[in-house]
Amino acid sequence: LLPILIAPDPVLETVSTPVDTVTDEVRQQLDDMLETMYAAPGIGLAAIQVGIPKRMLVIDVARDGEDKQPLYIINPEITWVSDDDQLYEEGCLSLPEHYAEVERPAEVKVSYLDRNGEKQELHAEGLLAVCLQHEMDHLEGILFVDHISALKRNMILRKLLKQKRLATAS
Ligand SMILES: O=C(O)C[C@@H](Cc1ccccc1)[C@H](O)SCc1ccccc1
Ligand SMILES: [Zn+2]
Repeated sequence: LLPILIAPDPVLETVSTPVDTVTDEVRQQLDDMLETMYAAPGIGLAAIQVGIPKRMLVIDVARDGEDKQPLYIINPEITWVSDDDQLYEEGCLSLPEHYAEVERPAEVKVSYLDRNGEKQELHAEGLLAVCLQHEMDHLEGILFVDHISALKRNMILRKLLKQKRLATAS
């Protein structure tokens, strides 16, 4: 399992670098990310959240008990967004126990490389669309709290910083 960085952390603000070649090392990193995500538990994880500044992420929105269908997404690019938006109360493994309503396009089309380095196109809606956009924000160093009021964002980051200081002090 890989340690998940907790905000506030300047590393989480990194703009991640594209993956040149999908090597066995990249595939191993994706597998480690997926295992870490399931254990959290979460339904998505971006590489920067475990300190790897590469434009790649894993997602599995299957609920417990359903058969897992992991997505390995490398160098994703949004190619279309719907006109209508949807509101969703988002969380983040890097901001544990904090949630806020975020408005995003209801549907997106994304082109990306899969774990074999093959070009893929995905049309996402519902929770998958929310998660995909949330993870792709991470690749730009953007957290879901960057979409809410500065007041609420600062309150959340101040609380997390206090908890981090307590954790290291104890
Ligand atoms: O930290 C992350 O990026 C993973 C998030 C992804 C996510 C956030 C908001 C909405 C959808 C996905 C974690 O999975 S947060 C835990 C979670 C689990 C189920 C549904 C929503 C959030
Ligand atoms: Zn997140």
